[in-house]
Amino acid sequence: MEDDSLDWESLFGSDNDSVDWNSLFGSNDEKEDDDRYSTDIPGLELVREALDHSQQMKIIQAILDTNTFSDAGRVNQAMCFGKLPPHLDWLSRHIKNQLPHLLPRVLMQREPVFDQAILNLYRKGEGIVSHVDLARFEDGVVILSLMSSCVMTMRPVPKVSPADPSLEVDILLNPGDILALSGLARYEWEHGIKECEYDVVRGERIERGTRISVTLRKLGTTVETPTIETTATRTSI
Ligand SMILES: O=C(O)CCC(=O)C(=O)O
Ligand SMILES: [Fe+2]
Repeated sequence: MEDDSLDWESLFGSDNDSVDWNSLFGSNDEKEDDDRYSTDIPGLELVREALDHSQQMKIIQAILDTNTFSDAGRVNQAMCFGKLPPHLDWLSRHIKNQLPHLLPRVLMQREPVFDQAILNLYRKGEGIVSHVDLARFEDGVVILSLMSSCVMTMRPVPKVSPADPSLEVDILLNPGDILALSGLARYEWEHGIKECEYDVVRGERIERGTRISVTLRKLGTTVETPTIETTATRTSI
């Protein structure tokens, strides 16, 4: 397995943080193994704290440094096509190297595994309409959550209207978690985030804050010229 620690240092500098992330957010070791949000949805994989605090903070810093959500805070979605910027390229390779079973082998062996990224910025209370990602993207959608928790609601693509809410499955996404959707979870289930200021999970109220997510995908066609597009009116794609 390729070691990506050297790349990390050359990208982001050495790892002697002055901030004590453990005292701020609790240590990874203290977290109990939590399978409360495991689901029976085929093709859905959730890796809790796939990135540690330091890695999360450095990705967030790179997103800020590259002015991804510029325009006085109006931009809430940015899309990269083609060669990914260094911090997202690092994330893509990190997933391939450290989480090789996150997606079916045939998808993980693609080269590159991902060539498209969406960054979404959610202010407190915002969400994204329930959707299936567009067919122009191949199978294998991977979502990294940063900064705030939120509940993502999965529901089977409705065969009749209106959709049956009793079939919905709520998944708590915490900062650093990585969610992967492939196969049925990608094509036969919708995913969305309801608009609300807090989520209730097992009777516990979990306040939402500003959240950033990074979604990595692979386009079905080759991208010759890398582009970045931003918008202030998030679409679900
Ligand atoms: O923000 C998220 O966690 C999901 C984003 C998403 O589904 C999309 O951009 O297609
Ligand atoms: Fe999506």
